[in-house]
Amino acid sequence: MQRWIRGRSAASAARYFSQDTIYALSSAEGRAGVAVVRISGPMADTCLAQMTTARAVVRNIHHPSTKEVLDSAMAIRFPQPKSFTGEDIVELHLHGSRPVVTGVLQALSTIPSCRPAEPGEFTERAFDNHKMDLMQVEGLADLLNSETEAQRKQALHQISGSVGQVYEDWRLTLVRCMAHAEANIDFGDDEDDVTDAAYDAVVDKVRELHASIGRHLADGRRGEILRNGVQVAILGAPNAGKSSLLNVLARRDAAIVSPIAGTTRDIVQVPLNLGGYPVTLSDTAGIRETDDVIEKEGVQRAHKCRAEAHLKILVVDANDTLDPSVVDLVDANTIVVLNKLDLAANQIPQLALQAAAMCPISCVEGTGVDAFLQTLQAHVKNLFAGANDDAQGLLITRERHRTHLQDCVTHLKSFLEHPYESELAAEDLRRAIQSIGRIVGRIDVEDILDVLFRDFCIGK
Ligand SMILES: Nc1nc2c(ncn2[C@@H]2O[C@H](COP(=O)(O)OP(=O)(O)OP(=O)(O)O)[C@@H](O)[C@H]2O)c(=O)[nH]1
Ligand SMILES: [K+]
Ligand SMILES: [Mg+2]
Repeated sequence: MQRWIRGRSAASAARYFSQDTIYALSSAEGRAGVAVVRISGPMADTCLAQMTTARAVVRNIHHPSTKEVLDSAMAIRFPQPKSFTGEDIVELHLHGSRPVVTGVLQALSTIPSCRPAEPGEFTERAFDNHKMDLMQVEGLADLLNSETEAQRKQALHQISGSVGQVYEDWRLTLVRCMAHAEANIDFGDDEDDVTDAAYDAVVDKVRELHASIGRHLADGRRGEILRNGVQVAILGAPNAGKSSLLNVLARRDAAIVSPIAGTTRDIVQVPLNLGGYPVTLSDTAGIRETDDVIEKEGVQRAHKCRAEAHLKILVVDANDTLDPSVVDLVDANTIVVLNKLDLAANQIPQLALQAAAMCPISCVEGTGVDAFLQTLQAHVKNLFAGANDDAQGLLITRERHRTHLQDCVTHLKSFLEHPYESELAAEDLRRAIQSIGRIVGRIDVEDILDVLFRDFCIGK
């Protein structure tokens, strides 16, 4: 298949036919124990033959024309079609020094029709050769960006193809249903055909699928939250110790702490890994009535942050009387932290709040911090409870998937409103099929890939 490589200007595009053999450093830049140079394409084996002599796995790599020895390396062949890209692949495991890698890459550039790979181009070839569907490519992007264990697990699950398989099964079911609906258009002039039992079964099938996808959508957005991180807002009255708490959890002076009420105005964010789950902590301005325009803006931002948070921490000075406006902030997703325990005269005040938990601590002395962290971690984990309830552990990881699934449900609903009006019914199913096809990348795939590969590094 000759196809322009995406994003190329017309002038330079001629060099970028996909029958080129591409190469790149696939391991991290810079000094390392081993550097892996990956070569993919029809010339991969030729490259190896031109740059080595011996048959052994470990061999000298030399320049194809000058014959200068560049390194002693391990060479591994992955013949097509079972390789990552579906093409012949050769991997050279070199000594990880910059001059070695540069020398080998330069030597490869002298072999005809070999050129450096573009970012994500190996993956792009894997996609083109049907080695991966769009969801798997997205999963790989997620894996490369993952920062915690739970994110890695979710990404690997998507790469495994099992999620895409469920969508593909749904799509094929709908394709079969549509074939029935279309048969009704062609032959369904007399009443008997239209209402035959086989078609009733099709309608039942669509009703079933409509319910399944609806259940799938009601996942509390757990997959998306895991991918993007759990948003935790630290809220409270001025001087309660919100910034102090942020700093204790971050183990660094991320936010300014001072005895002046109204110190924090901007949202200060710190990423945390809590038991494998990604969390973003947001410190906010102390909530109070104020005439200071800047502080007012800070308070507004605090309210916005609270509205967007998945979990909230309300910091209360254990020695203050509770402000009613602060009490209003507490709900079942709020953990109340009673701070400045070191100043409280030996007794923890009992607050009648409908909070998820109550944790007495002292940010200055560090007492109660570990217990609070455990409570917070348990509540974060709880957000994902039941994530593996359904057989496939199927979670929606991107807004894009959700939008197309919602479209699909809309078309199925429309179908179910007039299943026996053949033409309308067939059209509804056709649209439902298209919506699912968009998720796995059967249509409109180029734009999505363009955006995705922008996040990939060269060599992947
Ligand atoms: N004794 C004692 N003082 C504390 C404790 N935590 C915070 N403080 C002090 O309380 C004051 C206010 O702390 P901050 O962390 O700035 O409070 P804040 O809630 O972020 O305040 P604003 O940003 O102004 O809303 C500072 O002087 C802190 O040193 C504590 O556990 N014990
Ligand atoms: K303060
Ligand atoms: Mg503060």
